[in-house]
Amino acid sequence: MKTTAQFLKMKEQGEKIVMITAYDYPAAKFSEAAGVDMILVGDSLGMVVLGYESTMRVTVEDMIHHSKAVRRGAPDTFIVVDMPFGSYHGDINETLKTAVKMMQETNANALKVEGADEIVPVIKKLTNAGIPVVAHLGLLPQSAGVLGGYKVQGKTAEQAEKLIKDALLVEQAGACAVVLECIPHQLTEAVSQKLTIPTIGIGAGVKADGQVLVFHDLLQYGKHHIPKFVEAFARVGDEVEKGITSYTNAVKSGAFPTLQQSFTMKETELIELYGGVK
Ligand SMILES: Nc1nc(=O)c2c([nH]1)NC[C@@H]1CN(c3ccc(C(=O)N[C@@H](CCC(=O)O)C(=O)O)cc3)CN21
Ligand SMILES: CC(C)C(=O)C(=O)O
Ligand SMILES: [Mg+2]
Repeated sequence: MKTTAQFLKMKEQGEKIVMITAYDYPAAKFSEAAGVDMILVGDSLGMVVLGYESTMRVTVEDMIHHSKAVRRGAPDTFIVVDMPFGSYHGDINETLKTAVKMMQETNANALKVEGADEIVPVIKKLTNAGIPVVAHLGLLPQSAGVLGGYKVQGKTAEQAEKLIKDALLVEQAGACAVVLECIPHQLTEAVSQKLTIPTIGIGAGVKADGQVLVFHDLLQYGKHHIPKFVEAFARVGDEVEKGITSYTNAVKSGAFPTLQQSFTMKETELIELYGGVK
């Protein structure tokens, strides 16, 4: 398993960091086998796995439940778990308690929190308690209601300046990496140059030190809205649809199962059972 020190070194040497989200055992297993550097158990699971229209309804227990499955599937991969909406904005000691519980129950390697400003003390508190923290700037899905939707951030000089300041603040607070979501590629380049810790981009252009995409987006698995910054690296959803339709038709028509997929009793046993009369 890679460490935060190795991620720093990868940045120094210009080696890209690959991150993918995963929410269950098979996805984690596939991701580890493919050699990704980091897995994010994102609260996006609320949308792509649980069918909510936003990440707002995801709970700490949801995150723990899915993260445990991911850890079982990827025992040797660095796992980051999102702290969900509302779980790190109250009393700081309560936040630490929640964070400790998430780390202990999931055996994750780091937690991720969205924002700067009032989140900087959270990053400090968790880091001082020995919990590696990944920061998240730019488009903050947990604040979509306040931002007015899933919109690109940092497009004006003023916003860009604020984001650069925030990035330096979260680094100073002790963050081990920072996710940059939906910002102009030029801003990503500036932030990545200014920071020592790695930047992981999503919809942030090629200049980030690493990239992250949602599992269900890059594999086109599901019927959800796919953001513009996604490339389809496979079309798993089409295969799933074909497979389930074929299965349905085969059962209805009696084509499945055949003798090959059935278990057979020996003739001698049948004779004993029916006394020679069938
Ligand atoms: N499936 C999925 N993929 C994600 O990347 C993702 C989630 N869900 N849920 C949590 C957040 C929300 N994210 C999103 C969701 C939608 C857009 C989106 O539709 N953006 C517009 C651009 C809007 C603009 O031009 O300002 C787009 O068309 O891509 C962006 C990020 C990223 N995260
Ligand atoms: C979009 C990524 C960075 C995320 O936070 C998630 O998947 O929840
Ligand atoms: Mg998230």
